[in-house]
Amino acid sequence: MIEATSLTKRYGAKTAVDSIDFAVRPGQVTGFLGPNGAGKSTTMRMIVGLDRPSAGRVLVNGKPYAEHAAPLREVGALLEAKAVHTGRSARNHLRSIAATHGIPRRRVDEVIDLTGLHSVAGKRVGGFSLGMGQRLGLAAALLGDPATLILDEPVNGLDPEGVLWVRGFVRQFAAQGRTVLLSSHLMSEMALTADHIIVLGKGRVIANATVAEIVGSTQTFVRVRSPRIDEVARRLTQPDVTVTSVDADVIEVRGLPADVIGDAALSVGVALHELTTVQGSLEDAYMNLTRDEVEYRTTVTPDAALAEGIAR
Ligand SMILES: Nc1ncnc2c1ncn2[C@@H]1O[C@H](COP(=O)(O)OP(=O)(O)OP(=O)(O)O)[C@@H](O)[C@H]1O
Repeated sequence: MIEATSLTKRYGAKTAVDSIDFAVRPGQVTGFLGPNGAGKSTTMRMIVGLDRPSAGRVLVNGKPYAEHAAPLREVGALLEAKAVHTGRSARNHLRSIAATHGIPRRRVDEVIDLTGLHSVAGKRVGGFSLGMGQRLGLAAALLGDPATLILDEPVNGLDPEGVLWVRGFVRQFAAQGRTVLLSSHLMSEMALTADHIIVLGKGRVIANATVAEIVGSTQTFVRVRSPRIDEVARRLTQPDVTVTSVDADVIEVRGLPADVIGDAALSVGVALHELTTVQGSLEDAYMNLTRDEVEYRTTVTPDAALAEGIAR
């Protein structure tokens, strides 16, 4: 369990984290989302005592991280995506961490097995691929058999097999009643991995809800395709219904269910070639939530940039 109360971090005049309150509960995977610069990494660093709050506090299993007698046994963290550049083997790297934290040697072999590193455990860490480096970081985070796991962008740079593996791993970890806080910019992956989502924007919490609630907040629409789409669109025009033309023969309808649209088309004798109810995705919901929260925004759309390039 992680509990933040009025948690604040200022760097000079910049408020990176602005008096936020949230709880990360055991038994589920909590996703931590937000645009670049929203304050996710700063918050994670404060949770594990790498940064001191300017005000407020954050507790892990009831105490500030630094006050735990054996913090590695409370929280495992993977905060840097970079591989560890060392001439040591993976096994020796993990053994050295274990030795300085009073963790028995046999636990090193357990985490090597858990993270699928056995075939490379004797190899030099400096030569590891990004994916192997991520697994090694996770192995180090698991050394103390912690009840809480904090992972900053754990699937960054991983191949599809690695992404799938991390997803399965954290879901299983949470299913054991443990706590997982995970950040990622990959919305489709987050939708599959997380149960609960906290969204930060410019240092504040802008959403804190289950994935189902967040996705459910996006509007469902119906995609309709017909060779006589204009006649269908005219038939549907009424207050509280929005009809958007997206192609010569396609409209998107908000405010009416698919069966009513199908009946309306039949009533004017028009054949439909497609009638699809489209549920908004986590990505749609996220884009809506963070529209006004992005710190670094590109003002030129890819299409406009491309057109300009062609014109030159
Ligand atoms: N050591 C620091 N000194 C000054 N400003 C900092 C420092 N660390 C972070 N910041 C600023 O605080 C804000 C929050 O940064 P943070 O790295 O926590 O965001 P983030 O949500 O993790 O972003 P990203 O998705 O890019 O990793 C940013 O504006 C950043 O520039």
